[in-house]
Amino acid sequence: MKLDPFYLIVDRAQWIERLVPLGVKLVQLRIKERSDEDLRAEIRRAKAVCAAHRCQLIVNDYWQVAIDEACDCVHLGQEDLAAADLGAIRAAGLQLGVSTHDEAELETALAVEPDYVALGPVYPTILKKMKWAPQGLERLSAWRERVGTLPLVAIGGLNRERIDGVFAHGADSAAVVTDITLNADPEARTREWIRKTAAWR
Ligand SMILES: Cc1ncc(COP(=O)(O)OP(=O)(O)O)c(N)n1
Ligand SMILES: Cc1nc(C(=O)O)sc1CCOP(=O)(O)O
Ligand SMILES: [Mg+2]
Repeated sequence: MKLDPFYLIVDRAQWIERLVPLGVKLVQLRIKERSDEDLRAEIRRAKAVCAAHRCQLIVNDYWQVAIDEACDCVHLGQEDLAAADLGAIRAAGLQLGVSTHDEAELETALAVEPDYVALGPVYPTILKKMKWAPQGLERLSAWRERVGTLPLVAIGGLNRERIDGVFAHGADSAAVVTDITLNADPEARTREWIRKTAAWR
């Protein structure tokens, strides 16, 4: 799986409609606590925009809905993975990304032969409470060694000043939420991310 170096993560299709037309090529729809009906409607909207702009859409958590809605890729954390039907995911032809936060989780992730592995939080994040201390860049280099040629995503506390560092330490893609969604000018910051990640595209 080839991942764009700029991996945008958002919590609603409206963000995708707003930012993907600017040139984003990889986006995750990370929706929490919405009804099944809303979730499906959001995925359909996101799919339409992504198809129109040749952007890869990754659905977080909801693998069954992703299958039903004929999506291409899901992202699962370790708890999601434990509850998921991997056979069904593979039979539907979905690609699979898996979160990791420590060695044991990396072993679990590698055992399911994912299409990419994410390591986080590389830096402190304000998006969600994490039970892991920030991993740091050296840990990212260690993960690079461990995953071989498998695409590696860095996530957690990334901002424009931290982009070069994660690529220098082995990441293939840098995932970001709040540096864009909480920015006073999300469009301008998105363009900046596209520009700053161009060297790894
Ligand atoms: C690219 C990427 N990496 C990690 C995560 C986190 O997944 P998870 O641990 O399942 O936590 P939630 O995002 O579901 O709260 C992710 N979503 N994307
Ligand atoms: C959703 C998520 N998962 C993480 C992990 O480490 O698995 S860190 C994270 C939050 C990323 O948001 P921001 O770019 O605003 O820090
Ligand atoms: Mg999850």
